[in-house]
Amino acid sequence: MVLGASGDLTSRLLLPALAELVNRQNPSMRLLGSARADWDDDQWRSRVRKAFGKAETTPALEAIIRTTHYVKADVTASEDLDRLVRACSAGPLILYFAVAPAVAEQACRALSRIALPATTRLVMEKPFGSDAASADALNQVMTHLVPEDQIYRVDHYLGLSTVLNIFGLRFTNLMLESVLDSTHVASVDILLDESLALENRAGYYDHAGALVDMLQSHALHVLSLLAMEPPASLSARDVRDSAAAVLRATRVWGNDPVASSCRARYTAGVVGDRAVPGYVDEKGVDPARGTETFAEIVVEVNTWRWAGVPFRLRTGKALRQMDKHVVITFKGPRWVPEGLLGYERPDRMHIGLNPEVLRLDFNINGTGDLRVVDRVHMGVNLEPGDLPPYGQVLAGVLAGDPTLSVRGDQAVQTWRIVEPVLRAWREDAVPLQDYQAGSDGPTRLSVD
Ligand SMILES: O=C1O[C@H](COP(=O)(O)O)[C@@H](O)[C@H](O)[C@H]1O
Repeated sequence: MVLGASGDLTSRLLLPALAELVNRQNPSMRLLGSARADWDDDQWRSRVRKAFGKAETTPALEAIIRTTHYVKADVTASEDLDRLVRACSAGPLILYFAVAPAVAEQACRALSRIALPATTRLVMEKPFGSDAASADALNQVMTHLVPEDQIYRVDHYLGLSTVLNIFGLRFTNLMLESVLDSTHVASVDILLDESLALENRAGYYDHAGALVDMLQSHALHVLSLLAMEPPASLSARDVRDSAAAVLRATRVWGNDPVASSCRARYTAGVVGDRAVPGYVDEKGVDPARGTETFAEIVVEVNTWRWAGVPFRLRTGKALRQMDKHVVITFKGPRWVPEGLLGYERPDRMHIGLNPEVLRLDFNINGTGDLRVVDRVHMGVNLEPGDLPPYGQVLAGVLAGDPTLSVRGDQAVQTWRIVEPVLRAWREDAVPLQDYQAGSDGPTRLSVD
């Protein structure tokens, strides 16, 4: 049951991903859509067909289109929700909240006044809450409805094949396992640069800003996988326990949100061959809000493994090029034979999230030269996953496996980590800088 069936998320991401999932795994399911729009079944079916558009037409997809129904409802009203739930057949009911966070929260409160089938699963999009206290309060409301392992707090990064790769990379290679710690690593950068600008999303983005949109959720998720201790197994409990432990140990570098954060906003410029207006001139933006389109924070992970290693999280819109990757920069060698020159550049590992590449930068001798080293790069292009990221996440929801979704305590911790920065920015303790669209953004923060 998609609540918010008439919205952008449903047609742009959810339904196309569902189509891929159905074509690959053919899960047994029935689809229902609900929203306030005054649609009938035919209108909904043609929306579904259009959204399924890119996927190959198969009998399984045709069956879904033929049997899907639309129910007009106000998802914040208990009577309407009761009617919706009754419209569903036996079997686990999955309520997917494809609505604005505030509406999802009201819907959960309304759900607490009706009887839900015991097997109901709730799927909630990011951002989950607006700070640690509201995320905690929402957790309480939701866990009164269903047990925690039937709640899926999702976003598409959780299903990105390149993000999933971090498990294999970290936990199946002795060569890496033994060097991913503060003895060997100088710094870790998680860089989520976007060339896209606002894309008509002011209604959401102007309230969220870059920090909440990308760092509080996606970047901290990537950090939790990079920094977690090896879980005993890939069970939902073990993986999420390890991720939660890392988040609990993470805080703004030096507990100083002013020195450890940077915010900026793009001005008019050219990205590739596109002229981009300044952020404040984009449709629907309220310049008085002072929303940032670029955010950078440095955090520390205070564990045995990582204490003292800066983790830099950065994202920005309308930058020169889209490049989302992790860089692990290693410390210098313990000893270099006297007379060997040019070794000063540190070894680096790039884990591409998008584009999908993995690259090692290291030093070897220049051709036929005993004394001078050269820089070489060893790389591999990674195959994109079979399923689009949302498809991967949906597969977990349909299978009843919450491993790839965020647990309630993790959601609270991610807010706790960014809250000091949000507070410092609200108080204007950190200046809002400008950067030109199409540039590389402001200069990087340096921390001691
Ligand atoms: O969740 C979001 O992610 C996209 C970036 O996704 P990606 O797969 O292209 O890395 C971002 O543009 C958007 O603002 C944000 O809400």
